[in-house]
Amino acid sequence: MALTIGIVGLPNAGKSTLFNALTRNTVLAANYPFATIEPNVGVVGVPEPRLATLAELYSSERIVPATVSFVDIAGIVKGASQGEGMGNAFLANIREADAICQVTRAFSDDDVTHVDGAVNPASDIETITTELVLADLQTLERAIPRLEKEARIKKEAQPKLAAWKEAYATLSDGTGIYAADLDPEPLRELFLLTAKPFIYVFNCDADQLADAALLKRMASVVAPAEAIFLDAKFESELVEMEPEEAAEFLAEAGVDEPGLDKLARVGYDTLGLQSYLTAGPKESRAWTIRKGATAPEAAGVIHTDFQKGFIKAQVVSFDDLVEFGSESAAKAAGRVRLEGKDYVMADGDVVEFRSGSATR
Ligand SMILES: Nc1ncnc2c1ncn2[C@@H]1O[C@H](COP(=O)(O)OP(=O)(O)OP(=O)(O)O)[C@@H](O)[C@H]1O
Ligand SMILES: [Mg+2]
Repeated sequence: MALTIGIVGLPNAGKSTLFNALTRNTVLAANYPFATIEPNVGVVGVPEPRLATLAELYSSERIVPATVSFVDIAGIVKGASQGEGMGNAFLANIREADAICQVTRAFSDDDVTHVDGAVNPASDIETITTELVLADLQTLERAIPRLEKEARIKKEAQPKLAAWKEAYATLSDGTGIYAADLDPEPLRELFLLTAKPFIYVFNCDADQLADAALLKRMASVVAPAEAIFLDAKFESELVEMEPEEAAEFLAEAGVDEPGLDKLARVGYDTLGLQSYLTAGPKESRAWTIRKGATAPEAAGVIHTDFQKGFIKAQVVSFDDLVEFGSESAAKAAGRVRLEGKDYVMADGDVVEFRSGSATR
């Protein structure tokens, strides 16, 4: 499952700085608006501390984490739908993303221009949301006449047309599709931006991160969606350091978890995802599945043949494996189970699939 998250926000909000931190990359992040023109795409391993333990237990040659792709695009400004700034055509680069990460500037630094003259997270979020709503309205304005023509000849197209018109009315009121909880199915082919789940990142400075009351106020702006507070500049410096040095640096700053790990975790939660693990002498690996996925569906993430030929899944929980110290000890203690095709996967299951075509 290739998971993709598109990063949006005003120019100079810190999107590329966050992207660099996430992907350990070095795309241009600069203190002037529209530093980014062409999109940047980076693939990131999802932090999964259990993999190192598994690799030790199984003497695995390598560790393969689950991955998420991030797409960093140009900044959106007020009036983008009418061609202001870089316009909004570049939003096409994130139309197929699974989720949108909106980066909002909270940090104050006079050297970094704010396109609207003042730092105001709530108003910035409104600007971006409005521009995404307007972009979706433009998509529907182009699509509805075509479907109307089709629906005149083909009666089966009428329910879809009704759904598209309802989406248009909702967006016209200024509400996004996901926020309005509309049925996404008839809208899927339109790739509407506001139909995607949103994750909000507030790009703060160190003082703000220590101000609990401020963070609470900002979280309330986006609730019930999740808010993540991090200092993108600090995070981008952190990833350059050796692990011990980084841990020291984090402790000094009073931060218990790097913002990036939190972003991956919240991203997974928002999208209703979890991971399961496989382990052997070759590799210890994490795989991404939807919460509630059954064993055959989980097998299908490795290979569609494993899903088709699914027979059984040998499952042991990561915690049991650690408690007993090895798979054979866990087996002797009766903690290794054989599960059938109706088994619903639990987070952290360590699995070996038995299938008609092969075993993994
Ligand atoms: N938390 C922070 N504190 C202070 N400065 C920051 C912080 N995060 C980013 N910056 C600085 O803000 C400036 C803009 O950052 P960046 O280029 O990442 O923005 P952007 O959103 O990608 O902008 P654009 O849309 O123009 O590409 C950079 O100089 C960067 O170093
Ligand atoms: Mg940029």
